[in-house]
Order: sequence, then structure tokens, then C-alpha cells
Amino acid sequence: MAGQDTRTGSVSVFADREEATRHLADWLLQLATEKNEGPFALALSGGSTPQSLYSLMATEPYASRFPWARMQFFLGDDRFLPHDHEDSNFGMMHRLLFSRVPVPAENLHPMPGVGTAEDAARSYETRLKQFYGADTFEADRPLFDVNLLGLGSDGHTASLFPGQPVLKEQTAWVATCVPPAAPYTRITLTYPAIHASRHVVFLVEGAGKKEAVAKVRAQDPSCPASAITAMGDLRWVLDRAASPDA
Ligand SMILES: O=C1O[C@H](COP(=O)(O)O)[C@@H](O)[C@H](O)[C@H]1O
Repeated sequence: MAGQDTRTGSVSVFADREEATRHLADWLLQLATEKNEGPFALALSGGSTPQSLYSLMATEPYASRFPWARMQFFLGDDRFLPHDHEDSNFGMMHRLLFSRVPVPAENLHPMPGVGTAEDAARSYETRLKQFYGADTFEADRPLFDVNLLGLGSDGHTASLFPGQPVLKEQTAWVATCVPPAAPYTRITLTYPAIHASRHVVFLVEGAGKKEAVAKVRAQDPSCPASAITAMGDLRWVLDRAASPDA
């Protein structure tokens, strides 16, 4: 593993996907068990990259070590689809993780997938505000303990897609996005809601992401991921294939 600090956060590079995934599972387990008071709130990413992490968390020794009863699971984004649709991020998380571990149903906070997308965004924001206990963020009081993010090869993260109006959202915590070159209307956390995290961590794997990682490192403004910040720390977990340095 190699490590370095950049303006965009700390970077850890692992030999392959399996090592990167195991590192992240170990780090999450350490954070969740260290915080022995109150809920441990996570916002999870969708797509294909984190699937091996969710599967790993549902196997031993992780499955019996995570404090599931204290863990609260939110989503960073979802496709506006019924949860049983094969492309629903929540559906994927449920199949790989939630259905296989003793997490209480009331600790799961899916984004609504029926009705209208606008209503779904407003209703999810209300849910987040109830959980946070306030309508505006207080400095140094994060909403999420960990916000796990992915990175698209076009530089999108969560469902913050290049050039879309959602990138300018400074007030709403949750918004809709209709990506021109990707399927489905999306519901996504906005920049301010992602910022309200004790830890923001990107998990990025595969050679197809190397160019996007390099652009974020160079703070290329065409990449939505370049503008991600955190109340606490920002870190990148990469496999060697995704690292511009490898
Ligand atoms: O559409 C999405 O894409 C990104 C990246 O997904 P990946 O399949 O390239 O890993 C993901 O982070 C986001 O949650 C998802 O909705």
C-alpha cells in the first residue's frame, strides 16, 4: 500500500480490488466500534464498485462484529426506481448486505422510488432533517459519520453529473438530477449534505477510472467530484489500476 496527501485528501493505493475492499471494511469496522455512543450513520454509494464491499460486510468476521443495531444506513444517491428494480441502488444494497445481517428495518433509510422524483427528494430531505434534529447544518456537527462515494469515468459522484443544475444547489440537502448520458432520473445528496460528514471516502477501482481520478487530483472543474469537501476528513481508497501514479 502506498500513501500520500494531496489537496484533495489522503490517498491510499492497494494492489488490487480485494485489498482495497478489505481495507475499507476494516476501517469502517474500526470507526463503527470506536464510536460507542449514539448512532453510526453512513451514506452509501451505489453502482458496481462498492458491491464487493457490501458482500464482504455480510460475511464473517464482519457480519458478527459490526454493531448493526447502532448503524443507520442512508443513500448518497439512487436511481428513481422501485426498490425491486435490478438497477435500484437500494435494491442492490438490500440483496448484498441488509437482507443478510441483523440490521433493524427502522435503521434503513432508502430514497423513495415511487410517486414523483421531486416529492421523493423533498421527503428524503425531511427524513434527513428529522434524523439530524435541525433544518440547517451546524459547523462541526456532521450529519453522517461516513459518506462513501464512487466516481464515474465522467467525473460524477453520487448523482452529481457534469454540467447539471444540481451542482449549483447550495440550500437543499437532496435534489433530483436527470443525467443526459446515463439512465434514469436520479435522487442525490447535494454538495452541502455530502460536506456534512465526519469522513468522506471515495472507493475507486479499475483502469477505466484512472483518467477521472487524475482530473480530480488536478481539481478539474469539469469533474463534479473535484468540488467534494468534508467537515472532517476526505480520503481516497484506490486499487492500483485506478491510480494515476501506478
Ligand atoms: O450511477 C452511479 O454511478 C456511480 C459510479 O458507479 P460505478 O458503477 O462506476 O462504481 C456511483 O457512485 C453512484 O452511486 C451510482 O448511482
